[in-house]
Amino acid sequence: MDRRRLPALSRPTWMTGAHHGDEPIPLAESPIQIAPLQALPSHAAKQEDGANRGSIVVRLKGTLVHRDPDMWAYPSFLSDCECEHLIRLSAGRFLTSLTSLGKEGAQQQSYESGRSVNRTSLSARLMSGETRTLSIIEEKVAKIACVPLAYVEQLVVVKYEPGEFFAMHHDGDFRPQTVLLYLNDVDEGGQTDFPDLPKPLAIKPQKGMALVWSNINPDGSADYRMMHQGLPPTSSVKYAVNCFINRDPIRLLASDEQRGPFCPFSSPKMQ
Ligand SMILES: O=C(O)CCC(=O)C(=O)O
Ligand SMILES: [Fe+2]
Repeated sequence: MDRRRLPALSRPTWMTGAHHGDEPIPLAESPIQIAPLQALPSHAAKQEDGANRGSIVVRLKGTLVHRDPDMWAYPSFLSDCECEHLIRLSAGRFLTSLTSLGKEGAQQQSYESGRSVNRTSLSARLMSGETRTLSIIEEKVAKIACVPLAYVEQLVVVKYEPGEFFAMHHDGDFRPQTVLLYLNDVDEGGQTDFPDLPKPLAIKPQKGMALVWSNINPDGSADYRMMHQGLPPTSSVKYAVNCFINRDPIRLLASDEQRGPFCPFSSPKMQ
């Protein structure tokens, strides 16, 4: 089987009603299966019986924070341990954030990136499945975006010192969805600001929270109502993680250097 022949994604599947506003999302029917685990995230539980015995069940409570275009917030998506793990993993690996200059149809490993005056933050790109904890987080990201793991780009940790920012931009029509994770509370400033929404929103970073939105219209064109900016934190550092959902099954096309030991997609030559 040619593993690259997963379909290109168009509209996010959750826009068809897979999510429920104030209801916990029922993930028990398709639990995240990574075992054995030494430590479970606080919101995860081991399935004790039934066909999926031993696998991890994660139940996440999402809230609709904006309707049409829909945006969801999951306040306890990451445990404190997971947030701290991601901050530790990214330490010493930050580079000046680049802005994607990708054209229509471009993929993560081929589009050009460039330095930009619109962005003064730092970024650290993680390998897919670099650690077991990261691998669980990536599975959870795929679950809340309702896509197979193959479409989740390498996660990128972004760090803003006080005064640093990422000016107004769109994440790209080649990324049908964005999942943004916040790794710490920020005292003042640092909001993710969506001024062009019908009901403009500025989301205050909250440790462990995930925000999910679609970047495209039903016809696949960019939905410019989703333009946003990372405002500068005033007095403390801000850490967030970009989890972009690519139009293509980007993980199947990735090189060995982009995949860590816990990435479930082995390279063809290792099969
Ligand atoms: O830091 C934020 O709040 C937003 C970051 C962002 O939009 C991005 O990196 O694409
Ligand atoms: Fe963005």
